[in-house]
Amino acid sequence: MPRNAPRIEMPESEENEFASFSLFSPSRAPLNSIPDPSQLQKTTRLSDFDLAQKLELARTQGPERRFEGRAGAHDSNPRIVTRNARSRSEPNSAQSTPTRSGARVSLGGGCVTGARVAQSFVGRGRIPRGISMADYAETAPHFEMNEDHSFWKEHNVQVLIRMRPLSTMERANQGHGRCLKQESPQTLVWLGHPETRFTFDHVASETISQEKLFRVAGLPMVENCLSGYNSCVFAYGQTGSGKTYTMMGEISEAEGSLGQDCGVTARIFEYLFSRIKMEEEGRREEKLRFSCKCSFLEIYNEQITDLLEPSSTNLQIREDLGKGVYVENLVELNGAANRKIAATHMNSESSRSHSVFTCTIESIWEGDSLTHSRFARLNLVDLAGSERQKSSGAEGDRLKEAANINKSLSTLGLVIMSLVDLAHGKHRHVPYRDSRLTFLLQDSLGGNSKTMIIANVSPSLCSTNETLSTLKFAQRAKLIQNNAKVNEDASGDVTALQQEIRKLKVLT
Ligand SMILES: Nc1ncnc2c1ncn2[C@@H]1O[C@H](COP(=O)(O)OP(=O)(O)OP(=O)(O)O)[C@@H](O)[C@H]1O
Repeated sequence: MPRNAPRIEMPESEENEFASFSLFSPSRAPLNSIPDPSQLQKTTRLSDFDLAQKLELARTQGPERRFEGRAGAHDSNPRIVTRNARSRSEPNSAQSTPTRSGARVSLGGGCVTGARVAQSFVGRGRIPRGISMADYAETAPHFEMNEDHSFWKEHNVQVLIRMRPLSTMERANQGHGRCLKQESPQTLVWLGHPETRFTFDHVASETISQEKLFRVAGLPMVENCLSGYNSCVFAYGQTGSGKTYTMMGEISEAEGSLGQDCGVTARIFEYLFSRIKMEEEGRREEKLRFSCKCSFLEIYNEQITDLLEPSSTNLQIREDLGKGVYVENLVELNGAANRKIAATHMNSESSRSHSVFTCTIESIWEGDSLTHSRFARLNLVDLAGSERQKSSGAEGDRLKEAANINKSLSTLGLVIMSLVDLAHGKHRHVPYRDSRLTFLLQDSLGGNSKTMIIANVSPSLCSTNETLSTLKFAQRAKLIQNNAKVNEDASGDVTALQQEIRKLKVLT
């Protein structure tokens, strides 16, 4: 919570019956429980927003690779468009550690080709026993998500799972075989061995539109910030699972509306400015005024680069009694300086770096012969790929890169576990300072801050193990919202993470 933010009484979270950390429910879901795809609902438009200020978003800058067609159009045949010839490593493959030299992982390519697919996986032990390519060969079903904004009244942490569609290449290589099956708006079955059912509050099917995702996961964050709560949205998941698509998407604007593939960030700002205008007009008598400042940085190898001023590298994090934690010399732009932000994002090494888009929202108004002020910070974080970065065989920069990614994600895991502890009145020392990412975000994690974790998963058979890891991470995060008891397993997990960090420190 920011030091000068208003204190708002939060209702006590209810004790949830989910008291076990055990992730596995071995029961096998009946395959005939897949709903009829004709349940598909049309997506809604943002027409109810009185848009005050349109974002100046770069029309020409799109993601270098994208599906043609939209997430909501599950029956369209997505094509991958390559905008430049930068070489890319194979998608979803934990076999190769991507290098910094432009080798972002492409979703498009299957991890192996044609008939060799099953053989190659088995040879590498990558398809767990029990997965059959024919098991889930249907077109993925669509489930609508509830827009229930009241959930923040009870929980400060929310977890949402988003499954991306299979790419054309993946379909070509592995048919419609998937490692995941969605059964309802809340449940997913991991089709490995043993089959495991996961339940979350929100599971976004692969057909969910960007707009719907914003309405469920982004819009409430804006409302939180306007109420003075610091808020964080994290996109977590393995390389190629859709984190950048979720956070940034394809930034475009046509006929005054954001393009359908625009991600959460642009939609958040469009909504934020419309709300600000509404508030300022509605409270004219109080002379309410807002000011927003945006910054955008990348953390790569524990070094901070200003994405708005890329020549500004190796920036330092400072702490100040008034300002809290901040990055020294970071460019802050007023209002919707989004063109630059959208354009520069494309330079970021998103698969191996964390990018943090921050907007500080301050408001001042008069009442009872006093001047009131409110402050909140909104952080939108696109994390580095969460797959275990290989350190074996790596040397020099590559080894350092792998160690830093593992460390920061592990620290984030520890932060999440500490939030579980806090929910039980216990205090766990969290090594915030071990990682620049958590150091920077510490004001926005815990306390009364609101955290939305979007765990992106791929249904591709190439990603079976990584998908399971992401679901486990999300399950752990969900413990917080459930206010569940931390049991032996959970503590054990943390110890394992700490050991990992230590090992990596020795390696580096
Ligand atoms: N829900 C979705 N609908 C349509 N296309 C998607 C979806 N999710 C991801 N994609 C496409 O999949 C590809 C990989 O996604 P993206 O780059 O967002 O992954 P990522 O998790 O950010 O990967 P990295 O960690 O390497 O940055 C992109 O071409 C993106 O447009």
